[in-house]
Amino acid sequence: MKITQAFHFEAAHRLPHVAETHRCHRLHGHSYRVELELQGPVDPVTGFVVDFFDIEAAFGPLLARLDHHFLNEIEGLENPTAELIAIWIFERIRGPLPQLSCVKVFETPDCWAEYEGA
Ligand SMILES: Nc1nc2c(c(=O)[nH]1)N=C([C@H](O)[C@H](O)COP(=O)(O)OP(=O)(O)OP(=O)(O)O)CN2
Ligand SMILES: [Zn+2]
Repeated sequence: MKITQAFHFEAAHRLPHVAETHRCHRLHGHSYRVELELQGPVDPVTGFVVDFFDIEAAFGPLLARLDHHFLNEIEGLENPTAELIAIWIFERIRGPLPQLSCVKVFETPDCWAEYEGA
């Protein structure tokens, strides 16, 4: 069984490794959406794979590090592309949520990166 919980954060960033003529080289912001997908058996008593409240509690501290921050200043996010944000989240949330199977990071409703741990 797969379950997914979505979160949102607002943040500024710039992409330092694209050409100066690329518009994303300049400081700008996004309303990001993050989806955490977890996979595992359904507990026969609770009926849960993992309680959504527990996912929220586990992701809360990371979300606080991202929300209303300048992503480039966060250690490990010096080049904050959607791809690298997805990896950054996956590597930090897999410990507290071992059933994690995929992290999706949406920069816009039409553009996202997804990471399954490899
Ligand atoms: N593979 C990737 N490509 C791009 C990334 C990325 O993370 N991975 N990021 C960007 C910029 O962050 C850029 O800001 C993307 O957002 P935006 O300019 O808003 O893109 P839109 O197509 O939605 O812009 P419109 O103004 O709506 O046309 C670029 N590439
Ligand atoms: Zn951007």
